[in-house]
Amino acid sequence: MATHDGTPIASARGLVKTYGSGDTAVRALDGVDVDFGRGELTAIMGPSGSGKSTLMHCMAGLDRSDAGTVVVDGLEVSGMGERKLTRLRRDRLGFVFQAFNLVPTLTALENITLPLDIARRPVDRAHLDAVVQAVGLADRLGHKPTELSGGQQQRVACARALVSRPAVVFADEPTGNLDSTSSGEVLGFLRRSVDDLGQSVVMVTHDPTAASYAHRVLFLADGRLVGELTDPTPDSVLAALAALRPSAGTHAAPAPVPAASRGPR
Ligand SMILES: Nc1ncnc2c1ncn2[C@@H]1O[C@H](COP(=O)(O)OP(=O)(O)OP(=O)(O)O)[C@@H](O)[C@H]1O
Repeated sequence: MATHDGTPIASARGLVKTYGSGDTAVRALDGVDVDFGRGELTAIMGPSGSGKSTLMHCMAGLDRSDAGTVVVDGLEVSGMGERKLTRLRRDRLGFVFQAFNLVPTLTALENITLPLDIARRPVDRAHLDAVVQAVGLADRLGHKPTELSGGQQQRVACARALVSRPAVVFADEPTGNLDSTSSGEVLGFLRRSVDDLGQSVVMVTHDPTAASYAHRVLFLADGRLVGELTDPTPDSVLAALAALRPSAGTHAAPAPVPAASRGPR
């Protein structure tokens, strides 16, 4: 059901972001040009401090770049004022963070529909059912977050991000707090949301196995895009990351890695 019509769902051109000033200034993004595919799961990887979260936050209107343009779903995010940004995030974007950020007093179902309730938008029953089925929590919808495992809580958070049919879901280390079994469940769900529901997902991760669930992996180093892989495997991601280590030349692009068969699904 994914629509691969070739138009990116989100793009950045000439993105620059500097934190601080003078001697202590850090150039977190140093001229990034990037396209995120529509109906694709894209992973962003790179060493600690390479600018992954900054890139995601600038793309999602959570932070402002100093220069460059960001376009999401045909809208120029970089020129928006605060009110438009708030509306964009509420109406067009979904978010999943490392901490699940569920409301403890609400049930799983109430957490999932919360963004629609806040926006006073009607719940599309058929889509809600599809998301609940895909997330595999149909028998847990009446449970409160404390009655769910970490993996189940993150699947609720994923469903909450997807239920409003956002143009893009931005996921920042969505499996950072999970064991490998729960990680596999969450990643499998994110991937199915793309393959079966036509969602577009951008995910920051440190984990090569997590990245192998993506259609495409982008590599950042020192605030620059330095390489990419399509149809990654854990091994091909590890090899590309090894090529980014300082001993291999921090500024060099990773050696071309052949696209191999996909990672675990
Ligand atoms: N609010 C801030 N104030 C000052 N410096 C910041 C701020 N946010 C990020 N930085 C710096 O910008 C650079 C990029 O940070 P960013 O968090 O985007 O990297 P990252 O690749 O996501 O790192 P990690 O993998 O450790 O989460 C780092 O050097 C970081 O210290």
